Amino acid sequence: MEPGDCIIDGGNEWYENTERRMQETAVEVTKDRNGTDQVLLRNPRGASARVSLHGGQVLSWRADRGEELLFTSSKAVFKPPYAVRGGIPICFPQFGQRGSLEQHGFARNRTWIIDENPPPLHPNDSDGKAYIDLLLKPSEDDLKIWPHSFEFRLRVYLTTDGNLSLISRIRNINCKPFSFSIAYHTYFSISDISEVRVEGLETLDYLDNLCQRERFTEQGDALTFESEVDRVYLGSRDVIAIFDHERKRTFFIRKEGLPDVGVWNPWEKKSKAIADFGDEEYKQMLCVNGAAVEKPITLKPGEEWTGRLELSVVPSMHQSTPPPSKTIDQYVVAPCIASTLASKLKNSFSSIVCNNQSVYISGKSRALIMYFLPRNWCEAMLKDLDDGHDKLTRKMQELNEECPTLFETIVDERDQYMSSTLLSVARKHNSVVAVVGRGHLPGIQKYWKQPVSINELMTIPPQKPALSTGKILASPGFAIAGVAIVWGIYLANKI
Ligand SMILES: O=P(O)(O)OC[C@H]1O[C@H](O)[C@H](O)[C@@H](O)[C@@H]1O
Repeated sequence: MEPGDCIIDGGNEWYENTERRMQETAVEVTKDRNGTDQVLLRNPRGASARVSLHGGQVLSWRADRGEELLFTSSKAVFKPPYAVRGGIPICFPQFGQRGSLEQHGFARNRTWIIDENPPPLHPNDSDGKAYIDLLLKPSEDDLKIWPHSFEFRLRVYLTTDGNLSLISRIRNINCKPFSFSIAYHTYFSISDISEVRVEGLETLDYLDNLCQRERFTEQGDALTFESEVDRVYLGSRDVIAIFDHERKRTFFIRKEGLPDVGVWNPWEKKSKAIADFGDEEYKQMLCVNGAAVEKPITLKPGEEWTGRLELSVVPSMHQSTPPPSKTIDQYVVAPCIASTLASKLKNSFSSIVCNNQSVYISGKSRALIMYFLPRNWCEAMLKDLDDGHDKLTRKMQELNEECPTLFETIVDERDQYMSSTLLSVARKHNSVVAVVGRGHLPGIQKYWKQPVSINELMTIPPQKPALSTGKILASPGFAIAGVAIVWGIYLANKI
């Protein structure tokens, strides 16, 4: 093969392997250098997260391409009892110094245990196998400084999309009420603090820790950074975005039960005063913390509170707000976002990355099809098809007429599968950007309005003797179907 050639592998085998690999490697418990247990979560696409039982602190979150998304200081001290400078320390039952306890409460400095038998959560809170349930209960010493019996259950969960989700359940197992504050003190890794803006906090009131928690109102613009910031924004909406212009990626923070948002960057002078933080590292981090701070949460005896935080990352799009949801009329395709979109939509698509291109194949095939398209040949055919969608549609119709079984297998069934899975993704998320081969658009649009029997679709029927794999490979329609799929790559390259 030559650089630029494509391999496309469409078949049921891919799904079975994915499932098996996911079960085998999703959760692994290891020890760090100090002998502290840590849990590695992996999803089949290569995303991972690492959680230490010290503090229940997430120390790493990597997207499928392996890039680290959380900041950890080069001067971080990985030695209990102190929390590591980076990742996601959990501030509980106090935030900052708003109370009699040590700064940010004790939870981040305690050893958590793995909760082998947690009370069930909603099925949406674990769509794959890559999750771990942790538990913190107060020790005798904790009860002396904070006399409230509680169970703090934390599920850390890496979704099949590679998003990092933290679900906290705090239960009062005492006989009198108590109140607490909580914050997921998330250190995001950024290119440069001067290249970043935060959206979703405009016009909100905030308490400024740099001015004795005086209350101010944020102006209409997105937040940018030119000096030290230490604030708690009050009553924010449930989605906040951090745009990193230089690295061309955007973090989305989705939260439930966490009305406030802490924003912290120590800037130059304060950085020098923090022992476990590099002098210049303030440039590469920004803390944006889903939190409940201003109005502490009160639990009566036996009551439980649940808070959720979900972090996702996408390559930056030009618009600041995600496109409107639950529609397939709009498609956004850009080369830089192709592979990450594959990971965002991986429930709906299998993706194979070849020569830095992502190819999306979905649904079942009646036969395993693997073929190679030499670059010149591919380019010539694409050129031939380049004069418009109509010609592609005509070719697809020809394929349908000449080889209906092949058309059904590699076009129609995939259209049904993509339409149905995209629809289910669209029901769960505010916005969905789908990248699909152009040849699949009419079919997806057709099935969008029709019920698709997904179980039937996923059952492998007996192979039809009329069209063997050999015949498929020899068929004139084969090349056309190949081009229809490669067309998706071509479009992604062109735009
Ligand atoms: O150094 P730490 O205890 O981890 O706290 C780090 C920072 O956390 C929060 O963002 C507080 O608002 C800041 O005032 C504090 O400096």
